[in-house]
Amino acid sequence: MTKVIIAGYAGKMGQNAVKMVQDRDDFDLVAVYGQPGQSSATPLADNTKVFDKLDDIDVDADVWVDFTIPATVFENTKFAIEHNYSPVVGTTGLKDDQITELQALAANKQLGGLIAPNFGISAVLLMQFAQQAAKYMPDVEIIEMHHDQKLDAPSGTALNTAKLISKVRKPHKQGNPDEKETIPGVRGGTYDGIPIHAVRLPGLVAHEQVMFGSTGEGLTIRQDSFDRVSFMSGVAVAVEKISAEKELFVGLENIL
Ligand SMILES: NC(=O)C1=CN([C@@H]2O[C@H](COP(=O)(O)OP(=O)(O)OC[C@H]3O[C@@H](n4cnc5c(N)ncnc54)[C@H](OP(=O)(O)O)[C@@H]3O)[C@@H](O)[C@H]2O)C=CC1
Ligand SMILES: O=C(O)C1=N[C@H](C(=O)O)C[C@H](O)C1
Repeated sequence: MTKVIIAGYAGKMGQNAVKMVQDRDDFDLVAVYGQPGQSSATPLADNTKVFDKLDDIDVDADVWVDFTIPATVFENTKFAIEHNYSPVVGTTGLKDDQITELQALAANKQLGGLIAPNFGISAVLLMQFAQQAAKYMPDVEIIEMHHDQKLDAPSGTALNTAKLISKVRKPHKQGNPDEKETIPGVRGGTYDGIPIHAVRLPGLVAHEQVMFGSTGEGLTIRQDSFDRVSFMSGVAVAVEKISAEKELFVGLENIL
């Protein structure tokens, strides 16, 4: 039986994770963590403890699932590692230096963990395909589209896509060097020269399009998460497998 804590249990992803864990006979939801006064839309089992202060969490558990907010994810993940809970982190917003620090902490304890910018298989494949395409088609722009309640921009997935592309793309300047924005920001933000555009609209869930252009041809790779349930098989695999690992990985593909 894998004993699980879910942080951010009352949120959109947290609620899906609560349901997924409760539906599995081999997972036990021993505790949830959220803001004071919150409650779960999915009724919790009697043995599930509810915490609203990080330092009060004292339960025996194997895995810490985190779907909170960018401002708190580093502190939560550090707490999880220090308490020997294998972190399975979906929350976005961790900086590179924070990830390095968390990886060192986990390595020191030989504790398995996963930070996944996206738990959906369509997004994992999109990132891999985009990385492959960028070797041959270095002119690329990323458009990510999300619901209008999202706190961070660009999305963790778009940023990770740009990082993966940047690892394989030869030093490259794209577009017209004399280009001027007549409306500031109209060409998006850039990561290593790769433009990223973030769209926020009600009705959207999570979507990404990577567009490549070359002389006389183009390639568009797109993925759509129409429902948050699409992330849950990835979270389930991570919860299942992560305790057997000995390091903190970034990217679901590392444990599939
Ligand atoms: N990796 C992946 O596949 C995916 C990742 N995400 C990421 O997961 C995160 C959560 O997304 P989503 O569920 O949509 O967001 P929500 O805003 O719906 O949920 C976040 C939850 O965390 C709670 N929270 C806020 N501060 C704290 C805190 N200090 N301690 C504990 N809980 C806290 C919020 O409470 P309150 O509302 O009261 O502030 C809320 O219940 C985001 O970073 C998002 O980008 C989302 C989808 C997929
Ligand atoms: O906030 C979301 O909704 C999502 N966040 C993650 C991200 O920032 O990439 C994953 C997915 O895009 C949904």
